[in-house]
Amino acid sequence: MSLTPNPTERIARARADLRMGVPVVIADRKSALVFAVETLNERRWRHALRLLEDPVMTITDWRAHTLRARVYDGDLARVDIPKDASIEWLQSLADPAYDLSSPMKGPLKTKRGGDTVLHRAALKLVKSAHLLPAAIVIPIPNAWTFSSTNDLTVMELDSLQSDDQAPTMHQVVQASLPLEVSDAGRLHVFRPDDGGEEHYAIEIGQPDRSKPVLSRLHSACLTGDLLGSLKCDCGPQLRAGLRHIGDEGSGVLLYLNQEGRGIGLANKMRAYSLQDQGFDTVEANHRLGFEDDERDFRIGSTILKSMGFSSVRLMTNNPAKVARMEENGIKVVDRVPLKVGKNHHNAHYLDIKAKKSGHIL
Ligand SMILES: Nc1nc2c(ncn2[C@@H]2O[C@H](COP(=O)(O)OP(=O)(O)OP(=O)(O)O)[C@@H](O)[C@H]2O)c(=O)[nH]1
Ligand SMILES: [Zn+2]
Repeated sequence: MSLTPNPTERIARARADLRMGVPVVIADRKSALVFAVETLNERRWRHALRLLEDPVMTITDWRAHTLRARVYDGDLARVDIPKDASIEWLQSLADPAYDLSSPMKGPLKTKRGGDTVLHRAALKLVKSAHLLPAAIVIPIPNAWTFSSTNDLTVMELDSLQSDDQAPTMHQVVQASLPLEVSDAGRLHVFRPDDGGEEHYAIEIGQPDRSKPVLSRLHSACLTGDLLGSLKCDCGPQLRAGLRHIGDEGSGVLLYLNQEGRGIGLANKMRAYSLQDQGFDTVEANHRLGFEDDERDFRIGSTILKSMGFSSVRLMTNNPAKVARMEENGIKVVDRVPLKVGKNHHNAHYLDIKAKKSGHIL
């Protein structure tokens, strides 16, 4: 038995490092030092430039299109970093907040040919840390020596590529929680084994495990759920979901910590700032370099299965939630529409979700 972190734990550690501005190492036949652009700091960056050669900045194809940079690598582009590049310049490539104040960033030279596997892994890692999807990737000769000399977290490329299953989770605790909609509430806390965010199941009454359970799969929205934001319909949907379950006497509301459709609150606020400039909810995500939806709905089915359920009546207007549930072993016998909370601030947002993301109005 060893005390050494396993590959999943190394990835969790790498996410925390990147969020603090500490670079990490990805090891393979060729290896790379990886910085998240959003958290670059002067001291480390100058040091890295002295030590190393040929750094590139990797961005997603979405961000590259916005910056009018040529994309030769499918879903990503590798931008050459000029020798005199400042951190401000690098961050202005990553962050659309600077698109209006410093529009002249280019022309950007992007690499073509060669291996992009480390770059793809670096982007995935930075995204999973809820940072802007932009990474500096610098080739290094010997990953294990380099990381131990500099005391950096190192992980094998394979472990980053093979984490495509839904995270496994365990229940930490459950306790009764009387709610306005029902006295018979219970809150269950689930903790993923990969160091990710905890998720919650609010069970009401005593749902029969052998029958389809009335269920709502809800993604966290601090602004809507808690603050009563009128920009979305989340708050009213949360409350209506709970009310329906309370009225029926039993069911489960899953509250998944996937703020901002999985990009985190800071990035959602960046998206809101772009929406203030006239971009819609999907365009804003793309300008930031994200897909329009980065959530993993398999988490919901994993929790339901672990609670002993195998089929649901799912309250949602989003067909993707139904599809992902079914793919991951939960039968959706009925989709129950949840149309509440429309107002003049969110009418356009709901319209775009229907037009571009396939939501059912
Ligand atoms: N990136 C981004 N996320 C948003 C925006 N508005 C709301 N959200 C997030 O969108 C998610 C909405 O979650 P849900 O209401 O569960 O899901 P849904 O896809 O709308 O589907 P149903 O409500 O089930 O019909 C939450 O994570 C919100 O934080 C936005 O403009 N940009
Ligand atoms: Zn919302």
